[in-house]
Amino acid sequence: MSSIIFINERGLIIIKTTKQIELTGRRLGDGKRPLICTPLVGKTREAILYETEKILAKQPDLLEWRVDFFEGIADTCTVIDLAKSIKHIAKDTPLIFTRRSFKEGGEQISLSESQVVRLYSAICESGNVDIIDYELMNVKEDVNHLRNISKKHGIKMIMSYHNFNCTPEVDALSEKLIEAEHMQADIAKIAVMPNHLEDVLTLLHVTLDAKQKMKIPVITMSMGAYGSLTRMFGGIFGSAVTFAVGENSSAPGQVPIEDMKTVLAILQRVTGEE
Ligand SMILES: O=C1C[C@@](O)(C(=O)O)C[C@@H](O)[C@@H]1O
Repeated sequence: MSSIIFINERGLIIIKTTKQIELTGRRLGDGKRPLICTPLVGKTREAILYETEKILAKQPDLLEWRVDFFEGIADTCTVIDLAKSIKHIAKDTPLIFTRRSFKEGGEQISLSESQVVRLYSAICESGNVDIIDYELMNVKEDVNHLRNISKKHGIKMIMSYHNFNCTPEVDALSEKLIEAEHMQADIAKIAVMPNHLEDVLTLLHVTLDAKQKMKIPVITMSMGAYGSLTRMFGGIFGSAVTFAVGENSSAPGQVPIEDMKTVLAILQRVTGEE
């Protein structure tokens, strides 16, 4: 699918985001604005279910369970059971399952990487999540294994890259997205830290380029204070999802979902996308 570019009645150039995220049998959103994803970062079952209830009242498009924050992560049955409870509360709001690795800005956990892969496999088999997110930098056999197992169970896969220190050059960032596509990701994601305003432009440039050249949807963002610009405006450049705070933040620069909705509504109005 390619982008459609046209000029609306007010003379504004509209570049439609045509690459929407698709779950099995369901396309998410209308492609006119990025989906809003809110993270769940509670440490206990009670905290996570409370967070889920509170956040759902604010109507996000997606939920991300950051399981690396969960103190019960080492017990696969407990994780599967909790995913089932979250899904029960979330109903039609799709659930992303993410163990963010410590190396890429996540919490320190007690599991070895092979145990993490087994946990992801079990959660795919359970069918209690809609999408998994696994880092591209992991051992290729593990990435491929999870790609195969997720596909087998009708679960979509995000392959991601995070850099909490800096923003690599345009080519290096583009390569990450292309690598994800080559490895058969359903969605490619990058999250990087800007050290200058120019880094924000780098991220947006890479995003627009990917929107025009790649076949799969991409999710991109800069983090921190400057990066929050990309969280609000990244959809115009081609990011399919923006992460916002429902109850608690999972990364620097995330803005509250209420503010995000206001900004996206204004953007839709001024770009003629209503
Ligand atoms: O990868 C991402 C993006 C993110 O790091 C952010 O910057 O919003 C937040 C994480 O929870 C998520 O897994």
